[in-house]
Amino acid sequence: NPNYEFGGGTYSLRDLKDIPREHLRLVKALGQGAFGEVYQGFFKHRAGDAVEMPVAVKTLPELSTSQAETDFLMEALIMSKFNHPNIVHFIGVCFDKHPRFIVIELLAGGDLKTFLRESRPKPDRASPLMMKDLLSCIIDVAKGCKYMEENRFIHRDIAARNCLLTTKGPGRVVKIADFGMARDIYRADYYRKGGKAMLPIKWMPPEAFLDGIFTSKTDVWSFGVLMWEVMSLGYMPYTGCANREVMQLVTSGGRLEPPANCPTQLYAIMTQCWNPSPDKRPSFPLILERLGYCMQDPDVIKSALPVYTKPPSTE
Ligand SMILES: CN1CCN(c2ccc(C(=O)Nc3n[nH]c4c3C=[N+](C(=O)[C@H](O)c3ccccc3)C4)cc2)CC1
Repeated sequence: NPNYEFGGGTYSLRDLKDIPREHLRLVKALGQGAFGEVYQGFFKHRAGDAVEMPVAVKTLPELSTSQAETDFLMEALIMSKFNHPNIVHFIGVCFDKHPRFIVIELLAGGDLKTFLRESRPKPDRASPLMMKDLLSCIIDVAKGCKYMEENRFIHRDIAARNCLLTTKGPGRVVKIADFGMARDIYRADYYRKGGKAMLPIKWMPPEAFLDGIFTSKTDVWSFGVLMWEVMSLGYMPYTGCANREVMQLVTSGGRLEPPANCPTQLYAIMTQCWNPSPDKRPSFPLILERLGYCMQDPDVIKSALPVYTKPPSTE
């Protein structure tokens, strides 16, 4: 039964809120998680309650190795210690028998990368998003990252694919929702998971993929790539490049180009996040301050998103 250190305390399975299985009702699959399925469901605080809360339920398949069991528990332990509006809220676990469940707040808008790609301008309809929508998504993630930095938690996999939206519509809030990479490192065996091939090289700074050095400045670099993902409306960074080509490019000073119509003030923050020396990268409080200025800057807010351009025939 693994222990988890956070904020000066040590935690284990018995510290997690246990949910009686009869208080849960699974309705439909939401998507394929790294373990098993993620379901949408409902949770009653007491079996007789009329009111039930919509939740997401992560499941661990019955035929899982003990390693997968421990990983699943560790992910729950990690999520359970966070308390921030831009980090997915942990509700509880059903670990009394198989299938094991982790119950999490439901974020009904899906992941940020899919949302961005769905929001691209189409031949018959301009993008429904404005610059302020994109900036708001970026600021939400920065707030979550600032909280993790304050708690000396290194995420190691900040990327649009790992963020979820409360809704696709206006008023959407973006939350950091996947802690699988931090969990694997915590168990100090991500090489078990297939080594370098599994690493998010395109989101990693040189000192991480060359020397395995991870600090909050690693998350700052990844956050810069997430900014690029948002401003490009969900493009894959370094399109067409293989991981080793990206490592070559980045170590020799190459960087992502500014996305179409990206305001210079925003691209400036990205390039500061991609400083080759970690200690010269801004902290998340400073990033948030600069993003705040952008949100107040009419030249940034009023600048239009790209209009539809026919993709090259090769695509
Ligand atoms: C038309 N569209 C189709 C897609 N649709 C969705 C698609 C997926 C979801 C979804 O997975 N929501 C989640 N809420 N809470 C958690 C979720 C996942 N969690 C996890 O822990 C997952 O592992 C996870 C984590 C980060 C990113 C993805 C998945 C916790 C919601 C709506 C909206 C309507």
